[in-house]
Amino acid sequence: MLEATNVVVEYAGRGWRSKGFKALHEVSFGIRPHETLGLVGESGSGKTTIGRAVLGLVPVSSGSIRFDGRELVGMPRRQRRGLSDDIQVVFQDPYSSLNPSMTVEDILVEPLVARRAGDRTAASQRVRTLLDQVGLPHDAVHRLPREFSGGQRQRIAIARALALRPKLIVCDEPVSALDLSTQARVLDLFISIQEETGVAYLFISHDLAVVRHISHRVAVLHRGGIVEYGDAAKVTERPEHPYTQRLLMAAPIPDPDRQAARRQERRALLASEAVA
Ligand SMILES: Nc1ncnc2c1ncn2[C@@H]1O[C@H](COP(=O)(O)OP(=O)(O)OP(=O)(O)O)[C@@H](O)[C@H]1O
Repeated sequence: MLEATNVVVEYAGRGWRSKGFKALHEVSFGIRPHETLGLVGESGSGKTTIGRAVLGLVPVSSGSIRFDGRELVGMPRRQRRGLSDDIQVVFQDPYSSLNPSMTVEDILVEPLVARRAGDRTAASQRVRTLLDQVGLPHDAVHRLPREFSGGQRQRIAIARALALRPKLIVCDEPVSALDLSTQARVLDLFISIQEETGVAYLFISHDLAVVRHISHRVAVLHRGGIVEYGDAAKVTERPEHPYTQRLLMAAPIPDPDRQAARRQERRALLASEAVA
């Protein structure tokens, strides 16, 4: 569905880097429908830059990004805007990514109305379906973002991203600002939404344990280049590149049986709890 080939991104020089800076060096990867590609690497490795390149938020100097057969690099802005129904984003910080003066209903209705996806009644019905999907109660519609916890706010951001039934969501460190138990619930929510809707994720995280939990395939980014790429279990349990091995040492692998049992427990918890 998404095919990135030899993507190069160069930022213009600023401050101490007056010369300009190549943040991505010929990066190639693909994402299939219904799949999660995890993108892992330490701070500054270029993860967010990849997400921004896919979203059309940074100019790509060379290379190609094809989505559903269409070339995104160099696509005119107006055409690109039409694609935003298909590619959505969830950011790291649920505190700054939601408009504090809008109710949850307005936040969720906005993308529907902007795309004229039915009338206001149909939009309100869709809002309730979205709240069900992310495990929030219907009475959330009248409340403001500040009345919710970090995990709940991230659920609102996920519902907003789902509103137009995208094919791909770029998730940029979406659980990094949450405490550990909320992280686990929100990760499992991402998984169950994917099972239900078939949406694909480009899932960006500095945390190998998080990426391992959610991804089908993993790309490891180091200094703007992909050093290892493949099946998630293989990359995260038997990495070949010394950089991935170092990342792995910082995040030891839990026993796989215990991990599976914990996943089951989390699913049961998610099913029994409406709200994080
Ligand atoms: N607008 C910009 N102008 C110049 N350099 C930038 C810009 N944005 C990012 N960079 C540089 O590009 C490199 C990659 O940044 P990026 O944010 O993609 O990394 P990251 O892996 O997402 O890091 P983090 O996890 O800290 O967000 C970094 O060295 C960063 O300083």
